Amino acid sequence: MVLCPVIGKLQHKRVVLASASPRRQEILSNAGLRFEVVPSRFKEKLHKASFATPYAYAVETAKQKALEVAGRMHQKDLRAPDVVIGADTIVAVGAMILEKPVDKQDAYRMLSRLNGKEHSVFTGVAIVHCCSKDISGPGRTLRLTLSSWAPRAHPTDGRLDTEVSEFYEETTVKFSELSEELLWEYINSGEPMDKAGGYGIQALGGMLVEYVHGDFLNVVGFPLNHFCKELARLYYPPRPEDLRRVRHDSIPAVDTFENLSDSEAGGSDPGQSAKGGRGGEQADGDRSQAPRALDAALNGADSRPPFPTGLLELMDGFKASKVLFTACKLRLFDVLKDQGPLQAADVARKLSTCAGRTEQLLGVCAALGLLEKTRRGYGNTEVATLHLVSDGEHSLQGLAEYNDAHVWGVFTRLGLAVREGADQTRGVLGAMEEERLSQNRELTLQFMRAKHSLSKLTAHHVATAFDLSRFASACDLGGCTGILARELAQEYPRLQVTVFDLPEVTELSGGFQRGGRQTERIRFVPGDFFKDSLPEADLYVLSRILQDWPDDKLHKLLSRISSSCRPGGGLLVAEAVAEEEGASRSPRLRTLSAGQPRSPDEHRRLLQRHGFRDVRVARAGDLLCVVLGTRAAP
Ligand SMILES: C[S@@+](CC[C@H](N)C(=O)[O-])C[C@H]1O[C@@H](n2cnc3c(N)ncnc32)[C@H](O)[C@@H]1O
Repeated sequence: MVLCPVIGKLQHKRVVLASASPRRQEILSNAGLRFEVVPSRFKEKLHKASFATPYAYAVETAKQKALEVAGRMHQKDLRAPDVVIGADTIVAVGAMILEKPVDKQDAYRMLSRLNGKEHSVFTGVAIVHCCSKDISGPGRTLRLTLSSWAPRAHPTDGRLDTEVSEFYEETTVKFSELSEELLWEYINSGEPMDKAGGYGIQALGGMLVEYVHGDFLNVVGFPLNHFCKELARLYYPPRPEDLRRVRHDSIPAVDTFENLSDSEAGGSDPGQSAKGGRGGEQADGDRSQAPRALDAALNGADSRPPFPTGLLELMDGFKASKVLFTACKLRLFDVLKDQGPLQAADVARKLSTCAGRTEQLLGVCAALGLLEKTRRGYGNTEVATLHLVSDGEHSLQGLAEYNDAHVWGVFTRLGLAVREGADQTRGVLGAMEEERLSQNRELTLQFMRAKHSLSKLTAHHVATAFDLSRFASACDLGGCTGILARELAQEYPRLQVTVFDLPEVTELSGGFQRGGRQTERIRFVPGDFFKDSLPEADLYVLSRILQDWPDDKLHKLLSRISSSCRPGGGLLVAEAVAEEEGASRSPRLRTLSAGQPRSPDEHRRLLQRHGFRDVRVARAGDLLCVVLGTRAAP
């Protein structure tokens, strides 16, 4: 890490963020920190009046949050993480502390207090270094996973040593003079509800703010700059000669950590430590020594292999998918959209599920960033509202349902497919599709919902990958619910589009139509592209079709298209490809279930072999590659 080597110091450690706040998660992951999220269960119930200052309250809350997580993880696995980070953000007007509003009236009271004035935003941060005295030895790396839901017997003599470093950051914010109407409009947007002080500066709330003095990210929820300085102070204790130059009550200058490298750190004496930044004291009050747990980490950790966080996450990846699928299937996100936030017991009642398991499911969903937990209970995060609520414009519910019901099963046969070769696997999905579609209406609808969800994400990219305005008519073969047809009609105002698909699909396509002017230029024609004559068109489109069929079927289809296409007409193919350098995980995994993926070059050759020339290739968003060829004269 060139910008900030101190973040790199945590790279080989198991770091846990004891906060469900997606904003904190984003700030830290953008800074390159790798960490797990284990939201704290510490109830924010400290007696505010017993603290001399608002920031002392924020620091103590942050510390209790982090210690609760460290203790719980240690108890569960007898191996605490190496570092737990806790944070608490509050807004203060003078000595009065404003936390998260409990309802709209409360939000109104808070925002009125802030109106036209300056206030302070404090974030208290605690960095807890843990040192498990683990009877089973340092190699034991049990993790908090779904499998640990079941009660397990643990040895009880493991001890947890913690060393806490804590600090706070203050930022001054001034609100403009705001009208009642504007305040209520903002409150009714729903944004204030889970935010300290009742506003979020990073979104709509930014419009209320006249100026900010100090660290902006501190107002968002985490003072990254001070955090890095604190890490620098802990991990790079200055050499004795530097100590003479550092004023004891000052925060290390930014370049103190920016310019440090590992070799510089190696030359320093871990037994020496600078005094803390503002509030930056260790719990034991001994400012001249690096924390004992930290000292052990500095001296011992580098000789141990890096903690394989990414690998362990991969091993648990299927559980995360199942959690998502289960929550979708239970319609959890729909219930929270309509009635949330809700406490776990209320969710269980509404879903008619087991209370204990539901609470665990909610907790994992929060850790996965699908839910947010506030004092009022669980609510959907932005991504869940956008993509996991079933009736949303951008809903991926259908895809989750289909992956759970079908793709899951296909992947259980991956070993067989790999052993027996591509020819055995290519075509599995195409054949399964035919079988499924002929089975029953509900399965067909489920299949269509999945294709519809995914196509909504990609249709625009496919329609605009090339300029198709020279074509007057198009036929989308296997066009399913007509999402791509709609996008083509929208993009090219004179284009007439035919969606050609199996009768069981076209029969149900009406339920997916949204109306609008372009619909007049779209028609659905039932038929089988292997048997029936293809509708006439200037341009044929195959989107996500070829990958599902074995070579003999694929050539049959391409040759039928080639015979129907007049010279000068076109063929547009959109497929996931996996072989490009740097292709991300998602398309690679998707093509895996479809048999052996073809590269863009293979697609080019396929089209050329079937009489198309001037074949061009383009990317369409993150997921697909699009190939366009022009039919040559026979
Ligand atoms: C993987 S989906 C692709 C859907 C859509 N083109 C997309 O990009 O999302 C395959 C489509 O081909 C259709 N299909 C499968 N066999 C077919 C056949 N023999 N004739 C016509 N359509 C067929 C399926 O009904 C389904 O809509």
